[in-house]
Amino acid sequence: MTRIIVKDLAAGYDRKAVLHRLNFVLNEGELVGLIGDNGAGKTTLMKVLTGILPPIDGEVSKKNPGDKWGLVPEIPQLYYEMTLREHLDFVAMCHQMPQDVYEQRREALLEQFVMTDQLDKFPGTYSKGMRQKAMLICALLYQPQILFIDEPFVGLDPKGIQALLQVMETEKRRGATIFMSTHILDTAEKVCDRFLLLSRGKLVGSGSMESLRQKFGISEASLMELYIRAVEVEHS
Ligand SMILES: Nc1ncnc2c1ncn2[C@@H]1O[C@H](COP(=O)(O)OP(=O)(O)OP(=O)(O)O)[C@@H](O)[C@H]1O
Repeated sequence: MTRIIVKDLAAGYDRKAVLHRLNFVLNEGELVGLIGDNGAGKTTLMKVLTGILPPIDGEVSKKNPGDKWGLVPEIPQLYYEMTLREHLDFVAMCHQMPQDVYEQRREALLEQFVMTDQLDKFPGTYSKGMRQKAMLICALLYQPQILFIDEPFVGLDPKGIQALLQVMETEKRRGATIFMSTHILDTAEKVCDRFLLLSRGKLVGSGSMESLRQKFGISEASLMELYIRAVEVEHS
């Protein structure tokens, strides 16, 4: 089942487009990797899909407007006057989670991300990776149907990366749609079902590893090779 349909989308800043006529869909239960060079427009696209930035043209439609979504931004945004417990209490309250479900899920996520001992501390005392984990726990707590994650791997330690990959797999099996931007292509290649390849605000390729290999005529190519090829073809 399709969750999000993006049609002829243009978006940018001060009416100057940095994303140009994008067309794609995001389906239920799939993990889609957004790959693009610096400044390609990945964060901008995340902002448009989550309604933070209005499109200049085209549209983003959600098949089920009632779907809950979550965003983990590239730069963690936490309240420095609130402990992690207070953040999580607040998220659970906003999503009307039953207390027992909330506590059970909170404890499981804290354990998975090795953050149990940080629960009553303030994010100002956290390391960069801990802040990222706190954001992830906040977004994963209420099990959104659509999860947007902007560059999740940079800053996470190996156990954090493993925990995130495990949770993403579990959430996908539950039917969640995950849209993730990343520069860590060897990990993306292993875990994503499909990819959107973005260069200078344009989609230069999309599909599974297999379909991209077929499209660009390079069997056995890695995601990095496919991305480089897609950009060459587009800008040649
Ligand atoms: N607030 C803003 N105002 C004006 N231009 C912006 C703003 N934010 C981003 N841009 C521009 O939009 C373009 C896309 O930026 P964006 O942050 O979406 O890229 P990105 O693909 O996420 O890059 P990176 O991989 O470096 O994080 C860039 O040219 C950037 O300079």
